[in-house]
Amino acid sequence: MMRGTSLDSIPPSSLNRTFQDSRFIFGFKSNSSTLIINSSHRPSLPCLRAQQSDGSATDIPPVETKDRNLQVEEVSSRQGIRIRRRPPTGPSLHYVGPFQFRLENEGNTPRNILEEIVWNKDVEVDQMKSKKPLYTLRKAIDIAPPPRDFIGALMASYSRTGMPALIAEVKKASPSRGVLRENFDPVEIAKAYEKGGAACLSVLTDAKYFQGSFENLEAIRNAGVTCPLLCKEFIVDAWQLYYARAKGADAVLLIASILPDLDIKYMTKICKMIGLTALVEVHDENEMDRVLEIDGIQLIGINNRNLETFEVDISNTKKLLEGARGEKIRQKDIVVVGESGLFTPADVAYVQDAGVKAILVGESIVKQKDPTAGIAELFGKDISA
Ligand SMILES: O=C(O)c1ccccc1NCC(=O)[C@H](O)[C@H](O)COP(=O)(O)O
Repeated sequence: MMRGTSLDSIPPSSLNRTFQDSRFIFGFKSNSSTLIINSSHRPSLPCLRAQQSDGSATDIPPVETKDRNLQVEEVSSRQGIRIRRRPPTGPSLHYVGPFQFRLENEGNTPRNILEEIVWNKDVEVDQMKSKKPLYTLRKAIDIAPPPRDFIGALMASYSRTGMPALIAEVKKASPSRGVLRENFDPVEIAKAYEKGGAACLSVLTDAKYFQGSFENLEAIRNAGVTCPLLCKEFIVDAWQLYYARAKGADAVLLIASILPDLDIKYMTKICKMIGLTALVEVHDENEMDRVLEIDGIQLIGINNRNLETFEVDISNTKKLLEGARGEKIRQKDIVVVGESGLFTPADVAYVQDAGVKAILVGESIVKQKDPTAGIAELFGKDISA
């Protein structure tokens, strides 16, 4: 094993997935060496090569996929992460009858909707990666529209209105609520949000569960909307960060319940490198504590929705900002976003009192016939001027 690097210091997302694309080479720095995860020697198993600070390199014997998966699960469970990653053996991608499926996949099916989304995303991303390898994305990033200051836009709005800045969500449907808006024109909705005083926009890009798309993100960016754009995705692989930036995103969502600490750390660094803002989302105390231990995080979202059960409770924002946690957040000058389940001026005032400087809102405004008026209704006043 190489000096200064253990499997614990390899981002689990790399261990698990970056090998799938034979042209991928990722570098990850540990204290005394640079770990280059290089799958170009594949076909069968990845080769890990540790490059020492003196320039020499050592090969690490490949780890069997099954063992590697166990190691990833072990790291995750030590951090209290309940969402498991897709096992290499299943579930089957084509339809098999329910009985046969259960028979063959005992213990091998997703336990809740978030796990199901993540397992599907693993497959989807692997397929996308083979069509658009990282080196093509690096070139696309060079010619993509330049990133805009997401946190700057939030803070400017907060100072201007004295109310939480709005990240307005362009969302057609969701697993918990079904279709929210039949007549869905993403560009029209984005423009209506901007007119109503939104500071930033969140654009769902997942097709299977939210009926979103990267085409929507690109179309909004190309339509001249000036609000910075959050790519609302289920990021499971660093490749997606490059893809989001290439498609014009200014920010991405990193969900702590599906990403181990090292992935969050590693992805946050990549975001900085390519000009993306990372909105790191937490739902409970354990996730908040984990994220507060990671250096360099500037923006945290508290989701009031439990993504495993769909339960929504806005007092979750207050709970996670109380006491020592709130103090630490203020000391670190982290901007907090209250997410989900906000419908009325009283809801907005409640999370503002709890300490948020921004809110992320979908359902209550996207369902309105006129989303511009929906924003004024949500805040109890016109926040556009
Ligand atoms: O909303 C869902 O059903 C959902 C299910 C699984 C994963 C994520 C999900 N939603 C993401 C969000 O939390 C919301 O889109 C966002 O915070 C806005 O919430 P809302 O204002 O309640 O629409």
